[in-house]
Amino acid sequence: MSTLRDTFDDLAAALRERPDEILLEVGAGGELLVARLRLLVAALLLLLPLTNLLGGGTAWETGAGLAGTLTVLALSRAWLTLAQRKRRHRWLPTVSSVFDVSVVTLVLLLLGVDDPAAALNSVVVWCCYPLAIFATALRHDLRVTLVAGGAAMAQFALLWLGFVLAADAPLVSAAYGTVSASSQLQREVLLVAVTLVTAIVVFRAQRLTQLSGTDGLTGLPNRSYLTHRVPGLVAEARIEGQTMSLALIDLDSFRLINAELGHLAGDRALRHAVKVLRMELGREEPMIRVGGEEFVLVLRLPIGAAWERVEALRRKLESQPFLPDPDEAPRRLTLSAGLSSCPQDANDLSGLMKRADQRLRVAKALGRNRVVARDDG
Ligand SMILES: Nc1nc2c(ncn2[C@@H]2O[C@H](COP(=O)(O)OP(=O)(O)OP(=O)(O)O)[C@@H](O)[C@H]2O)c(=O)[nH]1
Repeated sequence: MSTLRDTFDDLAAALRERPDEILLEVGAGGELLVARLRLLVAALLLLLPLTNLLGGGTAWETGAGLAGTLTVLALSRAWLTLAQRKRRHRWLPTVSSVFDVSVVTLVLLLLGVDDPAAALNSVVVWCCYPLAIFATALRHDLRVTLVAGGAAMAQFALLWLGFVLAADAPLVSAAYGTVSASSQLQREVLLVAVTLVTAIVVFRAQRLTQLSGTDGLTGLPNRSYLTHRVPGLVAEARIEGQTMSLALIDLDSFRLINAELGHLAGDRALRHAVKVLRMELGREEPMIRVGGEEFVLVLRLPIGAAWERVEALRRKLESQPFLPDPDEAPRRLTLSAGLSSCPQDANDLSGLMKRADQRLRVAKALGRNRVVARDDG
């Protein structure tokens, strides 16, 4: 049974991990969702100066409230524009989360100008801190949650310190009561608790996302990555006028490996092949397991350079035989691959897959252990 200490150890390990492609993609979708929600909330905030005016507030108060909410609305629109350029800005989730927390602090600060007890004892505005921290869960990144939680704790503590030091008497107000050290500390403790709970929710969601998008045998992204992420990569390349290539790779005569060595050794052979290929690939070259012994490789290269890349992988695998058991003879593994490129062959994933599959069949028909990138073989 895992203990609390194991959970913290797992959290610490997750903090050191670089988020994988699937998590970055899910996080970018979450950022976009938060940006849309933020814009909606900012638009609703415009009602506040109006209700203030109808409730008998002064023109100055209404004007200041209107200026503040219009500024938040404009900034929220800017965040949305940035979030729509999915994953272009790696810093966006962290900075926008700190922005959300800082808006809460700013509103508390404005409340405190007239009545410092309102800034420190207001429940409604303070509750927006936990909301902002909880919204970081949609970014699927532990670091973002911890930074936002830390920012909320630090900013609220500074606010408290600032108002208490500036006052020459205990802070009391008719509407908000007395400011006491214990109630402020309780709020800090609650912020710690919300940050911790959110961090654990993020951690579990990260694990689930990784499991659902990862192939259990090889640890590679699975078909769901192909259907969810690769169309976006193809579209990005098209918009930016770049060429990208897709390789459909199939291990040769794998049925024989299973028949001769057994299914378990076949599994190990598969893992060996993936390990050899992965060692040669960079972070920007995702390899996806799309079927039993079939993989897709996405390369941001024109077809000629992609052919050279996959040809080098083919030679590497051929040169590193699989050792079924220490006392058994090494077994040579080979691959065949068909390549296609965007925009020359097709402009979408299904077109690229179709073309690459046709060329893969040609590679198999020509005797296997080869890479085909053109229709004339
Ligand atoms: N051990 C093991 N075998 C698998 C796995 N997935 C698929 N296979 C086997 O891979 C083999 C694929 O066979 P085929 O697609 O017919 O082709 P092949 O024998 O590889 O021959 P070519 O593709 O024509 O070179 C089948 O025997 C599958 O059972 C797996 O996860 N583990």
